Amino acid sequence: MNRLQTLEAAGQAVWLDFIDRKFMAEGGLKKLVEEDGLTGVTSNPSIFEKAMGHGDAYDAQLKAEVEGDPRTVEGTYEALAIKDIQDACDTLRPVYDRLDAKDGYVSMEVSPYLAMETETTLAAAKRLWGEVNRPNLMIKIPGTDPGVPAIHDAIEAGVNINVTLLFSLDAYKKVLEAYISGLEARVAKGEAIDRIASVASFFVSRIDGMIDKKIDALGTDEAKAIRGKVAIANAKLAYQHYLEVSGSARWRALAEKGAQPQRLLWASTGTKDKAYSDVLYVETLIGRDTVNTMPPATMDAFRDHGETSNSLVADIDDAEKVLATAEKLGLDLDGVTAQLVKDGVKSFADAADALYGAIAAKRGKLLEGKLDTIQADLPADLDANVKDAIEKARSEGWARKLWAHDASMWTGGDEGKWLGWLPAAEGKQVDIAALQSLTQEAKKYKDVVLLGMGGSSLGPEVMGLILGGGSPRLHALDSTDPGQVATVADSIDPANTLFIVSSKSGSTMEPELLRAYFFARCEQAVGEGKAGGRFVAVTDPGSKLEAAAKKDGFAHIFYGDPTIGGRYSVLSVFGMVPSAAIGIDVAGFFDVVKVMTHSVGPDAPPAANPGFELGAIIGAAAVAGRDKLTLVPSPSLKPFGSWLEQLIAESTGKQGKGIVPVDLEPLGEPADYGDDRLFVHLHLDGDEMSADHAKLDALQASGQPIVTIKLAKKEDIGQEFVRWEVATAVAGAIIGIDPFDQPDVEDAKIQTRELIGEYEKSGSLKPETAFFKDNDFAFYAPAKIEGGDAAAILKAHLSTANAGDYFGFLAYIERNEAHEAAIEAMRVDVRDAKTIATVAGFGPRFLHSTGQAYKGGPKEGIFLTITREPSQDIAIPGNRASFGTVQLAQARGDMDVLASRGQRVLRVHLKDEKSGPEALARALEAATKA
Ligand SMILES: O=P(O)(O)OC[C@H]1O[C@](O)(CO)[C@@H](O)[C@@H]1O
Repeated sequence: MNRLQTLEAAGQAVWLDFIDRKFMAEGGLKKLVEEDGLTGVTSNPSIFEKAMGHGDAYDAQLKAEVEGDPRTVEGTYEALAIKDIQDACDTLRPVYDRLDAKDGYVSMEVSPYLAMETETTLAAAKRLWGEVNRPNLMIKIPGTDPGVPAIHDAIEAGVNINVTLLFSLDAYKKVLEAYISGLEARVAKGEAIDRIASVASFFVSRIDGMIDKKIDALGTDEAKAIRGKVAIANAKLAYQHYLEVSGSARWRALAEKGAQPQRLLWASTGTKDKAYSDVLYVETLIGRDTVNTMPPATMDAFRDHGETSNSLVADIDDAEKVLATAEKLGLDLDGVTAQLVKDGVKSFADAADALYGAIAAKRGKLLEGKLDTIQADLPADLDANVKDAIEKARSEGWARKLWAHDASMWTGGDEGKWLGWLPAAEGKQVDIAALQSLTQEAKKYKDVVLLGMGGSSLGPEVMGLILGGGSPRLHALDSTDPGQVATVADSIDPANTLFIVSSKSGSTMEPELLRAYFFARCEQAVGEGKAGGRFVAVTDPGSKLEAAAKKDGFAHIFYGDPTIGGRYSVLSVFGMVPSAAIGIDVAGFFDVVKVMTHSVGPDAPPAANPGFELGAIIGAAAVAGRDKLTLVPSPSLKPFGSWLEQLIAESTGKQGKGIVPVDLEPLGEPADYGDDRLFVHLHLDGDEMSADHAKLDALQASGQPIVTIKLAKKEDIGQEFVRWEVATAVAGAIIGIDPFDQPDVEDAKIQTRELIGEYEKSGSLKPETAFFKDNDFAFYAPAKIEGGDAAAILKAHLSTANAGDYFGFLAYIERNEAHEAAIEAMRVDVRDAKTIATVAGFGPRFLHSTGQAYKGGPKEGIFLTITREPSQDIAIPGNRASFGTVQLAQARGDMDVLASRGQRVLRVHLKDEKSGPEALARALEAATKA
């Protein structure tokens, strides 16, 4: 009989507080069972972190897991842990059988993140019990206040329970009561109790760890006399309570029915203070019906030189005196044990973060090719800020908060009510079968015209431009520009077109006007009363659009989720209905998207969570003044920026803070940039862009921060929707704003409505006076800008630019290639002359997108609003105002609000629609070169 076996003879079971796949594969556990009489195993998140986070023992199973249908990070962890626990259970099974279920148990802990939640803890306990499916399993539940009812219910449900994280006598008493009442509840239902086992794990050494520090601080002889004794005294008194309850009539009634005692288990029995014997917390706590779970080193030490005696019931008076002295000295054992519960919960959560982080990182590598990658090359100061942001997010559990709809990571307002986009990213908002049938139905059309603004048009446009291309063709129309409306109207045959009217609120002005126009055209083409069958509405329930669609007999109405804001709606019906209509395989699309959704889950700690990694970078960069998020997409991914701009700008640009997205600005040389930029390069494998890569290398060498996101195939773009939505929500938390409201766009809408309202009454817009006119232009501004010609006025406007400012072209003209090219050239002129970022938007499209940040974001904007005399205008059925008038009113309303927000504004009105843009480009070139 070796020394460890003498413990068994004294009535104490020896368990191992350790698990490791390699150790088990090499027969280590079996050897302990056979040679030392080991009768149980305990695990916890720290133990699994040590096992799985290092080495390669788990890699083969991890690979197999990832190659199948990749699960969440937690799902992957559980698959690995369950295999170990099952193997350990099987190794201990002969013990369990021999002792007739009195011992031979292996413990597995529920997620430590649930330690303060009753219902989820109970559900997790039952789920793991079913999944491990071994009678000699014990589920570990913390003995916290919320854990106690879960323990009762789990026992009642017939689940073996190891109560963990017990420090105080009071908590132990509650736990023992929960066990007994759980058994009684079973008896009351006529259920067996003889094979239900439980242990109550009292953590020993951690108490001394904290109390001894206080003793050392006091430094008196009286204090020193109880050094290293408080934890043991506390445990001894807990055992006294156990003995008392075991002798009670209540317990005897259960024992007669075969109930097993809930044994006290001494945990945390490795000696931390080198001044003490390495078997202190074993030798002093030996008694009948107890368990000591030991780390391997303590077990080795006891096997070597441990002494067994009946120590647990010895010197109880002394134990009481020790605790009395502790109280007299004000060591506050209650406070210490309460703190230890908190620390224990936190340290297991920290261990789980490390464990899940290690798994997420390995999983991410194994998913290469299936999961878009991200790499950040950041200057040291920004890198340090990003690391701080990630650590803050980790220690405050933001990933879990996000998925639990806990607004405390933002402003603590109503953010939690706006997170419907998370389940939508798993495909839960859409009805795939309905979308598939729409795909079939839409095959008979040549064109699909989508009428919507912002979130209701930008996502589908990206889908169409990157993943579409077949038949029918998608035309996303998000403008009141008469030229642009005419271009779409002229390129389709209304009889052969499916119209999708898309508006979450159902009351946005532009889609309402466009619906009136195209419905009338369609009726003209197919006959009165027949147009409705060619129209589909996408809207939130109860909207004005829903009512109109019903009245006009639309073919379908697809309903959105009101807990999803427009810019987060691409993976809901707003993105997916138009996608399905143009033949995109939505089910296949979500299979790809879900790989990312499962990688950004509550269980993926920020450092290994692709959404949080990016969010921390863009948020920390913005706070540090690098608030111009400059996109560098590879050619096939160029359309993505329009969607991303809205998401970032509308979400973060408010209260004078936020991120200004810079899209479609050609890449320049290091000297063209200030230190307000963060470059994000989106790269699709196979796209040729060596010239841009050389420029990016030069930028990186010059100290600019570069983030590179890589996609293996264009279908993977769906993953970027998810990554950026999470990243934006996280950046919002770092910046300190609510990323789900858009307070400033409303004001421009009000101004516009007022102007149009007046027009509807009077037939003209409110008069305005240009402060300067020539043959090509008329200039308007809140205050006259001095200058003898257009170039001089533009130069004066530009001269207000300081480092960190940005210049915006707000073009209320048709969005076409020629105009895009002209504006691009003007942007480069301004950027290179002033070393500031430039942005551009076509109106009114950008009003429902970046417009929020221009108004509400950083006061760094210098704007040039461009309007023109339309060469052709289009009347809107039922309205006095034409599209051209509406657009002009929008430009004026927008400019007024920008000015009222303290941004610098100037409007140039082009007299000739055709020659105007070029004339403006010339004047601007002169202004920048002069
Ligand atoms: O889908 P709706 O309600 O028509 O809104 C369109 C867009 O307008 C905005 O409300 C901004 O004006 C965006 O947030 C939104 O995506």
